Amino acid sequence: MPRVLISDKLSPAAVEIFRRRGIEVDLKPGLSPAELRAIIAPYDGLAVRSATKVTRELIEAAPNLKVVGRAGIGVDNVDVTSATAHGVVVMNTPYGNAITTAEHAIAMMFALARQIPEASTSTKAGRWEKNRFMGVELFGKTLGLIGCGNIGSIVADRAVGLHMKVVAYDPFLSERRAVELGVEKVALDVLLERADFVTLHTPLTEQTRNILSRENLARLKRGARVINCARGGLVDEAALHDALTSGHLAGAALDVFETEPATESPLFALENVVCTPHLGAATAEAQENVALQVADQMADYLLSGAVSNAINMPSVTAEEAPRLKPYMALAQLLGAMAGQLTVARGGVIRAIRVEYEGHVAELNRRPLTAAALAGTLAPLMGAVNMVNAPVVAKERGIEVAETVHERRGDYASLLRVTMVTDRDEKSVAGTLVGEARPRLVEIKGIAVEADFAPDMLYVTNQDRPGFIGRFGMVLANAGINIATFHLGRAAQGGDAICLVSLDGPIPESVLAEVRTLPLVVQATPLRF
Ligand SMILES: NC(=O)C1=CN([C@@H]2O[C@H](COP(=O)(O)OP(=O)(O)OC[C@H]3O[C@@H](n4cnc5c(N)ncnc54)[C@H](O)[C@@H]3O)[C@@H](O)[C@H]2O)C=CC1
Ligand SMILES: O=C(O)CCC(=O)C(=O)O
Repeated sequence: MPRVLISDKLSPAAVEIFRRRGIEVDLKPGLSPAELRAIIAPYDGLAVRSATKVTRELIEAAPNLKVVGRAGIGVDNVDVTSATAHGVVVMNTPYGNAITTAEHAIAMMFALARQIPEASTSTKAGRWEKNRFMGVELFGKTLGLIGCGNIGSIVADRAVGLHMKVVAYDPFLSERRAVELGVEKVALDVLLERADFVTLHTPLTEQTRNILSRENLARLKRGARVINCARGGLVDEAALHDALTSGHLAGAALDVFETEPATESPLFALENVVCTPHLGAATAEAQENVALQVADQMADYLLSGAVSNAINMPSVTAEEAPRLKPYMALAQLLGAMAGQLTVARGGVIRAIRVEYEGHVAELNRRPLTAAALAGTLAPLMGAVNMVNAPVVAKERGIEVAETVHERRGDYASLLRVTMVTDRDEKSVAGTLVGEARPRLVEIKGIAVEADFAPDMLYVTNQDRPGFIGRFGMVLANAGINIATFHLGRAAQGGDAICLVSLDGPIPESVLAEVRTLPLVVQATPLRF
């Protein structure tokens, strides 16, 4: 039974989902990094919100970890690079809290426009300062959206409903989508010149860090107001402070800060600054949504291999997963065979080709190619799986090619994996028997039919009489039982191959003896 640890405060709905789906779950919010590292080892899954920092150290202390689920959108508290390198899938819940966060941005805009927090404090203090709090209308004002993805689009929709004019800066926003949303796509400079309110809705990346820099804040209209419900670090806080105290900006509303928890900041002293403690996603509805979603996604992955909303792996839907699973096993086995043959031969890997023919070509091929890559690279590089295999191949400069053949051959589905080195090419092909059982059907273009077994021996020889008898005798004299025996040849008297499955690993001394037999070209033990 897979085990999941929930290390942040998640809605109880998550615990219920995990339990209902047959996953053992422990709820331990509030642990220190050291405490978490000390207990993480047995867990297959880790569900977090934003308090837990999923660092390289934590991932290294978690040998069983297969998936990290972030109940939320931003994954900046997860070291995705380390997770990928260790073959751990990282998932988020991209939509569950989007409406709630957009509503918070709109609420912040109203709070700023009408100085609601200050007015409330003053009124509760018994001061009836009717003349102090003169606001501005939102109607007819220009809202500048920096980032127009899920949340930005919802903010745009609500702002259009308020009869605001919305301009958006987002390099990935298409003109068509902008028209659909009723927003005008503009360059950042134009947005800064025109906006009465600016609201940020991008992730924090190298490109977006300090997107509202001192220089860009200075470009804003005098009297403009800034709202940040995305990430601290998008706005230069010191420059914002200066722009507010100089009177250049009329106000700012901040839900997120460069350093969190933000317990002190010069901005807190300013009347025209509204602050909330990273509450963008904090509604009962959003927290229930993200908890349910993350638990279901993690359970799907741990129980069936279905992948949704992964940051570092291609998606596999719950419907696809059962059909893909046996093909993934086939791809991984073919890759493992090609990889082991390549290791035996030596050489520098230049490319890995994965070819698809028949029904399998119509399936979601990205996870299949990833599984084939994992199979090929694992014998060479150790801890490689579907998650990190594409990255490992890229880092090693190995070209990965996927080919789909229109032709229909002898098999309803055929998958071929070829490894190209600076010395030669090694290809193996296989199919599924009964849509479920992986079967090898070709090695180096030579037809040979065999099931995969944990221990196999692959021999290439010259196709002349005498080999089979001598080979059988060497194994028999060593007390080694042959479970299955498969032969193939390119042409009469030409290159021949022999693949046997054994009941256990072949001892080195016996392998050495096989290699010295007349007609034998090469003998390679294989493990699956
Ligand atoms: N305050 C809170 O509690 C919450 C904050 N967030 C933050 O909101 C952010 C946005 O969330 P979503 O809209 O769901 O993400 P999203 O991925 O749907 O949208 C982000 C948009 O930013 C755009 N973008 C990327 N780089 C850009 C650049 N250099 N300049 C301008 N635009 C750029 C992208 O094209 C995309 O359209 C998240 O990354 C997260 O950091 C999300 C949920 C809750
Ligand atoms: O879980 C939270 O409260 C933070 C939400 C958030 O920032 C996100 O989903 O990116």
